[in-house]
Amino acid sequence: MNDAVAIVVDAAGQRFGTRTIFENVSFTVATGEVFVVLGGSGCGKSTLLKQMIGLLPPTQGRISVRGHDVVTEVEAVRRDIGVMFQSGALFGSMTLLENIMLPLAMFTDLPARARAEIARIKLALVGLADAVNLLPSEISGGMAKRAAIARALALDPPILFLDEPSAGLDPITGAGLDRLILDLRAALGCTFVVVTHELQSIFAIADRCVMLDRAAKGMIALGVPRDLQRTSDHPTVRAFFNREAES
Ligand SMILES: Nc1ncnc2c1ncn2[C@@H]1O[C@H](COP(=O)(O)OP(=O)(O)OP(=O)(O)O)[C@@H](O)[C@H]1O
Repeated sequence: MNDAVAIVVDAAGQRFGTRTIFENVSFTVATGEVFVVLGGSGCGKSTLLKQMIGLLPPTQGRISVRGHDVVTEVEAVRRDIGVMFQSGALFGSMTLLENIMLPLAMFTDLPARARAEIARIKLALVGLADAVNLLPSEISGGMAKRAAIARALALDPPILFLDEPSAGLDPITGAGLDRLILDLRAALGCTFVVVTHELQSIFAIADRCVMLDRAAKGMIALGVPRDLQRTSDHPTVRAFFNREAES
């Protein structure tokens, strides 16, 4: 395994029945990188994310995570990743501490006291040290996203996948989450794959990004966001990155 490479997506494609969502999507994600997947509604961002975490076998091509094939070595892949889904739902009847302890109870043999201590550390890492005993109904949307990230971090995965972390949040709260992603990368050295179409967020966090497009049924850009903004010849890419001027 090449330690510098976290994920390889090699000519991945997805069909549902006779309908092609995308094909020939290829990129690598470097270890420690914040890599953003972006594109308009319905272009296949969530589908690609599901492929990368081993939930949906690509109908074409291959994807590997830290050298493990997402189809044939799915258990190894699962051990290396933490995921925050778009819904990010916490269990409503459990405190934040209990929510974060849950994956530790499911996947480790640690005694309850150790599970609680680890859950406390994870909640402190995302800025929720004072909220450990609150229920999900007692916290804000931004806090719920932070708690969902803490839960994804529970088992110390080297790679985190976040599906639209800022969705439904006001811009200031969203910017706080962007800072959290960068702080976590600095503190833990994790690799992040983030699905988002928030332009401010992309410029704030992405080392590189891939842009999918529904009409093209595939990728139309790959690179550093500021470079794509300046140099892309593709009208959809230019239009997307130059929305900034309007906002
Ligand atoms: N299991 C499935 N069976 C059939 N079609 C599906 C399935 N999952 C997704 N699709 C279709 O694939 C396309 C891409 O969906 P996907 O959710 O990946 O898009 P997206 O880029 O994440 O969109 P959004 O930004 O709106 O969340 C959509 O047209 C969707 O209806």
